[in-house]
Amino acid sequence: MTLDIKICGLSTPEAIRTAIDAGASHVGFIFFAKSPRNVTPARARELKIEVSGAVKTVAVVVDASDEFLDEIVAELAPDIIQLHGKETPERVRQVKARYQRPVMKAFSISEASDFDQIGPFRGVADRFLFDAKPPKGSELPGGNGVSFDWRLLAALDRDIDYMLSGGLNAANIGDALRLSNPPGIDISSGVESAPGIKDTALIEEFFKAVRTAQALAA
Ligand SMILES: O=C(O)c1ccccc1N[C@@H]1O[C@H](COP(=O)(O)O)[C@@H](O)[C@H]1O
Repeated sequence: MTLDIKICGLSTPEAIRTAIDAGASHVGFIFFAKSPRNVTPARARELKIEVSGAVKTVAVVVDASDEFLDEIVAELAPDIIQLHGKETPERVRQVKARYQRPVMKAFSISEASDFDQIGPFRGVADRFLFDAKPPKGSELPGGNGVSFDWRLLAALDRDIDYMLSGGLNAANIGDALRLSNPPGIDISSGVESAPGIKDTALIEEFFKAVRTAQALAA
């Protein structure tokens, strides 16, 4: 099985090129004003010029209005829309119908019972993203650099398609892959030198760690 690798919160051409050259399957843009990774729809359109080949673009939004999504879709034309707020199954249905694109719905996980949330979204969302619960006081629902216990994923039905995210980095990705064997992984702050500042050396180091872990598992 091919591992999908999404580098999220990209905001410079250099970081996008590095991520793609290193083997990213997905690149994510954050449209959330409180995030240090926030980009405008117009900026995302400029950055998309760097995206080549089969690499998919992902628009990450948090409880976004139709008006804002209209603008994002008009400018970026993302391949996937990631809903990272408190969107309901009905809202996921609306977004899919209005934009005719796959939706990845994010959930915060800290214990096994948190996976109960996904029930009403099965057959509605195209893919899930499992992230850690934000630390108390954080203004961000994601991008906090914190992990959850990856062993919890072992209990998931095998037909559930998801990306694992939350606090991944070059030092822990080997353990994360070994313990959960996810279909996809998603990383943001783990390849940054400061909040919102992607570090090309850390991106390359992350991919190297992924390839090392994959070789060990083969
Ligand atoms: O990264 C952000 O700032 C962000 C803001 C709002 C919603 C989601 C956001 N990021 C998502 O969270 C995951 C995990 O981030 P990290 O690796 O723990 O830093 C990230 O990959 C984004 O999909």
